[in-house]
Formats: sequence, C-alpha cells, structure tokens
Amino acid sequence: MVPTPITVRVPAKVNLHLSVGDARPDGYHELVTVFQALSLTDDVTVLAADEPGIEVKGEGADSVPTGSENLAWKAVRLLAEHCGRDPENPGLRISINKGIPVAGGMAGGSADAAATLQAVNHLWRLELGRDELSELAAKIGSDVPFSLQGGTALGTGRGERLVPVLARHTFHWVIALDKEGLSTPGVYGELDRLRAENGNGRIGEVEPLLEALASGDPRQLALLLGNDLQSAAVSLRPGLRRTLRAGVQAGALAGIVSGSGPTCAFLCTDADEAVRVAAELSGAGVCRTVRVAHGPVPGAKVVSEEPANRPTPPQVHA
Ligand SMILES: C[C@@](CO)(OP(=O)(O)O)[C@H](O)COP(=O)(O)OP(=O)(O)OC[C@H]1O[C@@H](n2ccc(N)nc2=O)[C@H](O)[C@@H]1O
Ligand SMILES: Nc1ncnc2c1ncn2[C@@H]1O[C@H](COP(=O)(O)OP(=O)(O)O)[C@@H](O)[C@H]1O
Repeated sequence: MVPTPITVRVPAKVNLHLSVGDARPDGYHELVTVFQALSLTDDVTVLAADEPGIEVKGEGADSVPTGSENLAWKAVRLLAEHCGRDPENPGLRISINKGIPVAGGMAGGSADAAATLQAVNHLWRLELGRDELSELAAKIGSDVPFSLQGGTALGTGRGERLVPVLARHTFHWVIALDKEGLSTPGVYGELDRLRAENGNGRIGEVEPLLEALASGDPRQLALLLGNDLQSAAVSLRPGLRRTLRAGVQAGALAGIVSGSGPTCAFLCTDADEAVRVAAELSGAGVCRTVRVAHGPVPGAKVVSEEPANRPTPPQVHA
C-alpha cells in the first residue's frame, strides 16, 4: 500500500536577542540568541514517488533552488543515510508551499529542512525521537534545530544548542518584507569587517530580556530587543534605516532587523494595534509587503496526512 502524503507546517523565526561573538576557527560565530517562532509558516508535503523531486510555490518561490541545494533535499539525504536507505534514490517527492520570505533572515530554508525531517520520520515510520532529530537538524544548519522545536528558546554555540525559555502571553508583530534577500554569510562577513574597522560594539547581556519575556509585558520587551547583525544588514542595505524608522513612526513599540535581514520585525502592544501599524506602514512605501504575525507558536508539526488546506495569511500590500 502506498503511504498517505504527510504535510508538516513549520514557523518562521525572529531573533529577539542576537549577540554575536568572534569568528571561530570553523568559520562560525559563537552566539547567544533568543529565538521566537512566529505565525508566518511554510507547509511541506512529502509523498512516496518513483520520480523524486521538489516543487516550490508561494512567497518568493522563483528564487528557491529545486535541486540538491534545497535544504529540504539535504534533510532527505541525511535521513536516508541515517536509516540505511539509498540517499540517491529515496523515492520521495517534496512539495513546499512558502509563506516565509526567502533569504529574509526568518530561517525559511531551515524551516523546510526541519519540516522535511519531521514528515519523512512520519512517512517512513522511523520513530526517531526529538533528540535524534535535533542532532540531524544541526548537521543541516545552525537554525534547523530551532525550527523543529519552536516556541521561544535560548540558543548558544552557533545557535544549535537550545534551552526553552518561558514566554508568558502572546506577542504581536508586524513584519516588513524587503524586495530582495540578503546572504547570511555576507552579513556575518560585513559584521567582521565593520568590527575590524570600528571595534566591537555589542548588545548587552541576555538576562533582562529573559525577565521581560517571563513578565509578558511587550513594553518591557521592546526596550530590550537587540541584534548585533543589524548594523551589518543596514550597512549592506541602507534603506532598512528608513523602514525601521517608519515602523516606529507608525506606532510600533520597537523595530529590529530579523536575524541577518533584510526583513524587519516590529513589536506592537496588541493584535489590533499590529493591524493598525501594518496598514500605516504599508502606506509608507518603505517595503514590498507587510504582514502581521504572533508568537510564540509551536515548531514543525504534522498538520494532516493529506496536503493541507492552507489558511490565507493576513497581509497588506505596500
Ligand atoms: C543569522 C541567523 C540568526 O538566527 O539566521 P538567519 O538570519 O540566516 O535566518 C543564523 O545564525 C544563521 O543560521 P543558518 O542560516 O542556519 O546558518 P548556517 O547554514 O549554519 O551557516 C551559514 C553561514 O552563516 C555563517 N554563520 C552561521 C551561524 C553562525 N553561528 N555563525 C556564522 O558565521 C557562516 O558563514 C556559515 O557558513
Ligand atoms: N527550502 C528553501 N527555502 C528557501 N531558501 C532555500 C531553501 N533551500 C535552500 N535555500 C537557499 O537558502 C538561501 C537562504 O534562504 P532562507 O533560509 O530563506 O533565508 P535566511 O538564511 O536569511 O533565513 C536562499 O537564498 C536559497 O538559495
């Protein structure tokens, strides 16, 4: 009997705190980061098929590779090797429906890899546990373990070592998508360059932000958002300065570049305020599209054993 296709829904992330240390001998930077999973999601469906392949639709699909460079495909190969199947011929098709901006600093590729690990684990009835999946995830990319886990988490090492963090209440965000992506290694490289030129300006310790998350007060949290990669992203994409200013002028409590950018995330007092800020920001003409989102939400999760009926994400076109 042919197994039923499995669909996994997986969230985007924003880094509420991203403190970047020096480059390590392996080329990665040591991080202290707090991830939060947001309600912008991708759906990944895997099904058994004689003809393997990947199809991608949705947000930014044209710029996503459909060959072996796709992180979802890397996940399949790794899982096949791990369980003694032929990685060159896994007998699977993958269909990705993107709602997470591509190359936007929201871990969209990592999300698809995490979803694929979860879906294939289910489809092949491998019954790999959380820890084993997380170890495989870290081999694909630093952000992939968090995409599996979701919620809010403290990440150390290169971002792959996770501890869940208590976040009381839901936080409401406005997400501003830029026209074109930024390369993650390019942004880390720009930070190294800026630091070599100007010295090491770094954001503060993470503890006050953890306390703000536990209190659930968005006003307190807004004062503590910080991202060491922001200056590098702004240096490569100076227009982001205008976007960040426009979000705050529209009434957000604070704005931040998400990870390596160029997506900007604006924290708002509540859900109604986020819709109002999104409408005003979209009228300001500083970004391609504006979305509202909330977090924390769960990590990669099976939503159906049929291709999912995807809810239309709330969005406002600039
Ligand atoms: C910046 C962050 C913040 O969460 O996310 P994005 O903005 O890309 O979503 C992450 O550190 C991105 O993680 P991820 O996208 O998984 O990166 P990886 O595939 O592991 O690494 C890609 C490249 O990024 C750089 N890199 C990544 C992680 C890290 N701790 N130090 C680094 O210097 C290295 O140049 C590495 O070769
Ligand atoms: N499934 C995927 N979805 C999106 N991008 C992918 C995927 N697989 C590989 N990529 C590549 O990864 C790059 C980074 O994309 P993404 O993970 O969305 O951004 P970021 O690293 O900024 O969070 C893209 O430019 C694309 O070439």
